[in-house]
Amino acid sequence: MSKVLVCDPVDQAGIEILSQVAQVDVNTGLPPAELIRIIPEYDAMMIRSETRVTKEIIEAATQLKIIGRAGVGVDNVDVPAATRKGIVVVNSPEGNTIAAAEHALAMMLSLSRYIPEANQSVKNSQWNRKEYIGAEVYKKTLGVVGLGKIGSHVATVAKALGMKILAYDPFISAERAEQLGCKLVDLDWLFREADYITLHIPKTPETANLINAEALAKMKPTVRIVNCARGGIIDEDALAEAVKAGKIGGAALDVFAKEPLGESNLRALGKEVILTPHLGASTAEAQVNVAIDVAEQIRDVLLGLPARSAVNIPGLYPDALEKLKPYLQLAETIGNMVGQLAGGRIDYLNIRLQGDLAEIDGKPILIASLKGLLSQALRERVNYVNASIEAKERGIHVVETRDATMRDYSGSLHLLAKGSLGEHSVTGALLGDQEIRITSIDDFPVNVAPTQHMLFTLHRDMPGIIGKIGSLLGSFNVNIASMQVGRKIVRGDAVMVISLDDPLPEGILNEITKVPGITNAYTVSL
Ligand SMILES: NC(=O)c1ccc[n+]([C@@H]2O[C@H](COP(=O)([O-])OP(=O)(O)OC[C@H]3O[C@@H](n4cnc5c(N)ncnc54)[C@H](O)[C@@H]3O)[C@@H](O)[C@H]2O)c1
Ligand SMILES: O=C(O)CC[C@@H](O)C(=O)O
Repeated sequence: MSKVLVCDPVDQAGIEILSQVAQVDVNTGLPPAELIRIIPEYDAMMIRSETRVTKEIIEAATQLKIIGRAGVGVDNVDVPAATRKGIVVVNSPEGNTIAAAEHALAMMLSLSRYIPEANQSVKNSQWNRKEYIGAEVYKKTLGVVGLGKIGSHVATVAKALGMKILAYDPFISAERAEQLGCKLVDLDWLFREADYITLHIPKTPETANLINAEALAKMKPTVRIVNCARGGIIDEDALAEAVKAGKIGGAALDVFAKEPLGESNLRALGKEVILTPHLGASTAEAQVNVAIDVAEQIRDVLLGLPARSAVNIPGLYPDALEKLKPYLQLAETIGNMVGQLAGGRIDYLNIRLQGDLAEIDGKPILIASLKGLLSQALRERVNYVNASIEAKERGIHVVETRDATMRDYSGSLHLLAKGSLGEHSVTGALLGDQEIRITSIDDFPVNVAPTQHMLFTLHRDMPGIIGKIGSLLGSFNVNIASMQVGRKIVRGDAVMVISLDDPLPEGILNEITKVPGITNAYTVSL
């Protein structure tokens, strides 16, 4: 039975899903050395934001297949190290969107009305109404940095509060911003004009310290800044300095460069600053959502099914994935076949998406083809996560082409590989959207279902040749399940595809190539 290690507190709903397929060990707050010691036992890990899955932990893992992050940000996982090792990293991209957006909005309103400190003062037996004269957000300008899932929801709600919204997001179109009632502007404009700034971007090399002393100097002296995205996007010392010097109006932070927050100048500041301990996703609803979302993906991967929100393989929505699944199997199967026909050392692969397939996102099919191509060499070490990297490292030149006019089947896939056994191609299609059919080998038309053990011959189409091969196989006690010949012209070159009940015993291939008229013979095992 598979084993899953749950390293951070996650909702019971997730544990129950995992328990359907695995032994689940909940062991939170483990020090890194202990994680390194026990990780070889586990097939899957489930984390929130506390556990850091470092390169050292990933390197120590010998059977880990998946790391599930019950939340959005995967910056606490060394994703490149996981990818290199073929470990899928999944997250829950939408499970806590509303929770994080509402926390940002709550922070903005709390900042405006000094609610945390006013509350504390009443609890301390004071009644000081003059101290807490706030500001309205109505008709004020909110600058949203990052107009993704959370930023969009914040913008929509803030619009309903009567705010004017400016947005900065270099990856979003002006039309999308307009649909959300936002004006897309550059960052300097947003810094200059905003009364409130809310951050909803990932932490990347480009966004680290985005709000530094220089940026703060461009802002209104009354501006209030909210960060419920990631620590490290704001230079905390520069921010504390700016608040202290009255250069900005205040700030509300849920996330910090180092968590838990240690010694910090921010702690000494007054009612203008609100600090929460990374609570953006901490609602009952969000915790159930993310736990279920990630546990289901871990369960699926442990059962050999694809994950719907993997961050290191092409992300596909479940319905798209459902539609593509048979094509991924087709791609993997013919990738495997062409890899064996062209020989061990492949240096070129052309992937041609034909007919209806030419209209879709080809990336998953390309990856599945590479996985199949490399599967003889790498066996279970190659998967959807590392297939592209492995192909690149092996110097395989991969070319993707499309031909929408090729309509012999509604959609078909043609792979051509060049390797140590020469150049070979296989075309495959789906029958009734499910069953795989090989429709050509080296451009000779055939119509066969792939089977576990197959023999291919290239030969001269002439009387008696099929009989000779049949007798030869019979003399070695090899049973033929089915056989088909594909040819372009009568008595010209042809290909024979033979499905065998058993693997071809050693040495027979050599005997087959000695039969007059046979130019070459290959075996393929799937
Ligand atoms: N505080 C919490 O508990 C909590 C909870 C959930 C999410 N988050 C964090 O909130 C952030 C946003 O999450 P999301 O789900 O909206 O992500 P998202 O991917 O939907 O949106 C992020 C947006 O940022 C934009 N972006 C990327 N680089 C940018 C740059 N250099 N400048 C401006 N925009 C840039 C992207 O185009 C995208 O639209 C993430 O950092 C996530 O980890 C925090
Ligand atoms: O696990 C958490 O509570 C934080 C989650 C949040 O930071 C996220 O990126 O989804």
